[in-house]
Amino acid sequence: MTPETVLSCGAILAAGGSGSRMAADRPKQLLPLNGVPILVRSCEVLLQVPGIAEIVVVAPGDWLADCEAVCRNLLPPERRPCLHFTAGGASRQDSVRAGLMALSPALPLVLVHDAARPLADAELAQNCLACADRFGAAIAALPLVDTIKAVQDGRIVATLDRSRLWQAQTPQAARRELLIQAYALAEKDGFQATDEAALLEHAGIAVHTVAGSRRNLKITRPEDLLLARVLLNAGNQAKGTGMRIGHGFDVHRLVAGRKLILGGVTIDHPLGLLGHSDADVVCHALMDALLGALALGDIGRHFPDSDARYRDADSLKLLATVWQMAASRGMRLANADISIICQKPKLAPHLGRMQANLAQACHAASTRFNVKASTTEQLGYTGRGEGIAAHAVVLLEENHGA
Ligand SMILES: Nc1ccn([C@@H]2O[C@H](COP(=O)(O)OP(=O)(O)OP(=O)(O)O)[C@@H](O)[C@H]2O)c(=O)n1
Ligand SMILES: C[C@](O)(CO)[C@H](O)COP(=O)(O)O
Repeated sequence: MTPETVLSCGAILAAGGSGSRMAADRPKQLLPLNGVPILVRSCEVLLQVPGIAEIVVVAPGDWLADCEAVCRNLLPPERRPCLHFTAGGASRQDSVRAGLMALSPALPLVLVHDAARPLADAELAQNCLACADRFGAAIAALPLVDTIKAVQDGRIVATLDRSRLWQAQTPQAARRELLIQAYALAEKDGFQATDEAALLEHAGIAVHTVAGSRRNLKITRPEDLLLARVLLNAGNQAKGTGMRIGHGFDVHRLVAGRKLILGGVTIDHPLGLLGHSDADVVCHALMDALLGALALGDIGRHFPDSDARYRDADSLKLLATVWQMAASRGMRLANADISIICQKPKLAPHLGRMQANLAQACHAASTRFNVKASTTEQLGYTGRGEGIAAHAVVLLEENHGA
């Protein structure tokens, strides 16, 4: 079995802690890391692992709704069905047990990951799963780099043999039946441990190691958050320019009996655009360009016209929601250029207000927007006045100040 082989596994994201050492106003997994909650980042790692069919997020009981809301709002809709949420317990062991009980019994391999380790990557999880599939159980671990002392009452009592000492990380993976067996024995013996490997060891089950990563730190104290930010920014810079480009296009039919709304401006005209929402092609093209830049599909995916909530919806509000997806991913708008293709009415007097509306919805200066209009010299469907179309291009850049 190679790491590339697609397995059938379930994942437990341990997010049930209170983050007491972080001493923040909420559990640390809900704190933003470059604009995106730590929990969402950790979920994103698991969502990228081929073969993970189901993820149970174990959240603190009092924060269950908040954890569910941030994940549902910020993660891609097509992956949300495989996410489930359940309340955790007093210790990490209790929380992971709750996750194990909530996970589908049909999945033969289980991967456990700390929500507090958002910088893990899918490859590390895959390596753990492949190793667990082969040997029964495996964890990510790293050899220690410091000399390790046993200390009592402020005095060193021993220097430990570092060559045998490894630092355990998550992901940790095991065949489901082995994990169930280990949890049952721990419960019977009243055995408490801080990771799954220790429970498996207690049950006499061999646990293998795969190479962990220094980057995969557990965010525990406030300074870890700073370190994670530096690592994340360095990773992003190494990956590329930190810029994302997107294009959007939309067209709607002009009909009698509808308002004409473009860029959030209601324009006096005998015809208006037909659509499920307010049919504002300018906002729609801009939303599609933003979603394109974020690799999040298109507006049809996020605001389907089969959903009654979006009937006659104010597209400026939908635009604000889409912009939130960009902002929460640590992006800011470099600029947006929008062309409206419209024979009639004359749009020049309205372009400035459209620009201001779009800028407000995207929390950006209006100088970052350019809205222009063109006729098609009476050619084609726009030229015949059958509809109005809009194109938008946007450039997003990483907001390292976030
Ligand atoms: N009752 C608990 C305690 C911890 N965890 C999770 O286990 C991981 C590792 O735990 P730790 O870093 O210790 O998190 P906290 O328990 O939240 O932190 P602290 O010990 O500082 O309170 C975290 O993702 C945490 O949310 C959990 O699911 N349930
Ligand atoms: C599972 C773990 O992250 C491996 O290093 C660690 O044991 C969690 O320990 P904590 O006491 O819950 O921080």
